[in-house]
Amino acid sequence: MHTPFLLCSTSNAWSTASVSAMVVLANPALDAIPILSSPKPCACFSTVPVVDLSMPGAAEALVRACDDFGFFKIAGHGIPMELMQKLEAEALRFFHFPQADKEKTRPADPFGYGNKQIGPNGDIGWVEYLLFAVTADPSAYTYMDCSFRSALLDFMLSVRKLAREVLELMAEGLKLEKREFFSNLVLGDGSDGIFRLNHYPKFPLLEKFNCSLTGFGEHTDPQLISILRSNNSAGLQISLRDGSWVSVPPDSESFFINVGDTLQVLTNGRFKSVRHRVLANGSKPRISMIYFFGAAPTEKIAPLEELMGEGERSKYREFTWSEYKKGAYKTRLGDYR
Ligand SMILES: C=C1C[C@]23C[C@@]1(O)CC[C@H]2[C@@]12CC[C@H](O)[C@@](C)(C(=O)O1)[C@H]2[C@@H]3C(=O)O
Ligand SMILES: O=C(O)CCC(=O)C(=O)O
Ligand SMILES: [Fe+2]
Repeated sequence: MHTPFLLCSTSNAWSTASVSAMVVLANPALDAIPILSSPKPCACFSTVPVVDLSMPGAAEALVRACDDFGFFKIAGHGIPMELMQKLEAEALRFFHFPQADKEKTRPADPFGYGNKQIGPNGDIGWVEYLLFAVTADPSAYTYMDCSFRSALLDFMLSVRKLAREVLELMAEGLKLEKREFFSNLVLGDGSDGIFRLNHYPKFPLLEKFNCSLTGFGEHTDPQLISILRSNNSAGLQISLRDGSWVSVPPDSESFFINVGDTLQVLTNGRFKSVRHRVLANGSKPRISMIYFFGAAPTEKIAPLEELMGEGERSKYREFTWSEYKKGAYKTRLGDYR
């Protein structure tokens, strides 16, 4: 199933056709967007597991959350709120530039500014974004002004430290011989980090029609883990093991961790990468910042023997991160890999 763009609740008096007309009139370029009716009302995931890094037992709690949901929230991370707010303010300043100016920066290919088009295969969402390759080469960020760049780099540095802590606790919880195994894999030289700023703008008309838009269609993240921080605007949903969707209450002071496909493979399917999506209700803009931690392109990814029980067979064949990423980027949101 491909990315639905406009989702309307059952109680909506508008027919799909008239809603479609509304969207098409608003923007003829969106003509070909598939429209799905009636997303089921979504329960609130009020029991999202919280791992407090400053508490004893964090390693075990973290592994339990990965087993149960492939998703959890981090508290007690020590990253100052000002750092997050600074980047949020800089990002909003950028996203409020005139459209023509934003488009002049650098079109997403995949890195740069993108608007509504996600990835290379025709997916569309109610989102604009900036996508960055994490690199020590400062020329990668030259289209941003100095204060934006410095807010971005400070934030990324803190999130890298957080990732190290989380990944080492995870290795400890899994009783890996080498506590640094995961952190070395995605924080070492040549590792493939991606950073993303997503802005889901307001769309006040939506409330009137009891509709929501697909901001970012359902998918799993291909990397090892992703670390996400958003403002206090709702929208993120995850899929539970029974296939039901739940809304994650936003929490601008915490970070959320997604288990990605690579970690699923390394644990031979014990941890499952979490399917997630963003539905925008249009009443309040959502802004999110996500760091995706990928291995170096030539790194071989296969189930870790020390995590396999006696007689347990490998569920995945070995591939390099570069091979997997290439394959993943041929898929569309909503596809199963
Ligand atoms: C539709 C797509 C967008 C994506 C590349 C892909 O073909 C499938 C994976 C998508 C994803 C999801 C997580 C990250 O946001 C992302 C940058 C990534 O590494 O994989 C995106 C890709 C993208 O936006 O280019
Ligand atoms: O913006 C969000 O909250 C999540 C976006 C996401 O899943 C992604 O960019 O991969
Ligand atoms: Fe994602």
